[in-house]
Amino acid sequence: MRIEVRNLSWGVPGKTIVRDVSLTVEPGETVGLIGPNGSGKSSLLRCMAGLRAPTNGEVRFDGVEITSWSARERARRLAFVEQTADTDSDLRVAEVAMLGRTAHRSRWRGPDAEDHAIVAAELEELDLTGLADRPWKQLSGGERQRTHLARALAQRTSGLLLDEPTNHLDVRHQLELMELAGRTPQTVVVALHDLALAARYCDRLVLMHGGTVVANGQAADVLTAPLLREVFDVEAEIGHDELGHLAVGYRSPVRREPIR
Ligand SMILES: Nc1ncnc2c1ncn2[C@@H]1O[C@H](COP(=O)(O)OP(=O)(O)OP(=O)(O)O)[C@@H](O)[C@H]1O
Repeated sequence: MRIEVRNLSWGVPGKTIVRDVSLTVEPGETVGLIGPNGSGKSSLLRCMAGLRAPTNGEVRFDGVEITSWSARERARRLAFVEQTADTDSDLRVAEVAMLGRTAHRSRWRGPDAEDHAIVAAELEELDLTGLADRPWKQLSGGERQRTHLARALAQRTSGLLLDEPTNHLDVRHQLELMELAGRTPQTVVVALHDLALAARYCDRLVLMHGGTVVANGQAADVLTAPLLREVFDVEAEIGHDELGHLAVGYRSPVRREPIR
């Protein structure tokens, strides 16, 4: 799926939060959305998912404006895992993942063998098979995050939006998730705070600052010391680790005037 964002702005009365963003994500591409707290990443993702109506501009999937579909039709094309994804606390892990199949069946039909097979496959992919019957309320933060990812993958969409999907995950699960995001044929947009992880697994990085896109390109072109100083207020050193992956070292925050 090609995702196109054209001149998109969104805000609340008196405040523009996303400002004139244009962005194209090619079919199968994995794009990392990076930027400081409050730069507009989640707001942009919510607009791209059709959960926020832009005040200006539009979002298109494969050339079709997303407002021409119902929420159910959109859910067959695009899955979204929000930063603070929560769920009905009485459900078990496999039942949460099964929610991903909702848009694919009629309201009156229960899950069939194919739905169960898909959910089992995605639980396996997310290392959750042993937790399938565990109640949601007993899960750790990382297990909840992986369960929501399994739900999104069970949706079997051609587009996937992920808002900080690794923030609760241990190192192994972070690497596994990002490898999955990189190798899936799905078109993926993933908001990340870990710049080295973003550089390693994303085909391209989009850097946001103050609600707008300030850089869009290969990791080596986006993660530069001057840009990181300007946008994140840090002195960074960009190099490569022993495995050849781009590495970002931080000296210290740029000095500010002391606060009295
Ligand atoms: N409904 C809203 N009403 C008022 N302000 C909002 C609303 N939604 C978001 N904001 C503000 O818009 C700005 C951008 O928020 P957003 O969550 O998109 O940033 P972000 O880049 O995802 O941040 P983070 O890295 O902290 O998750 C923030 O200052 C936030 O407080």
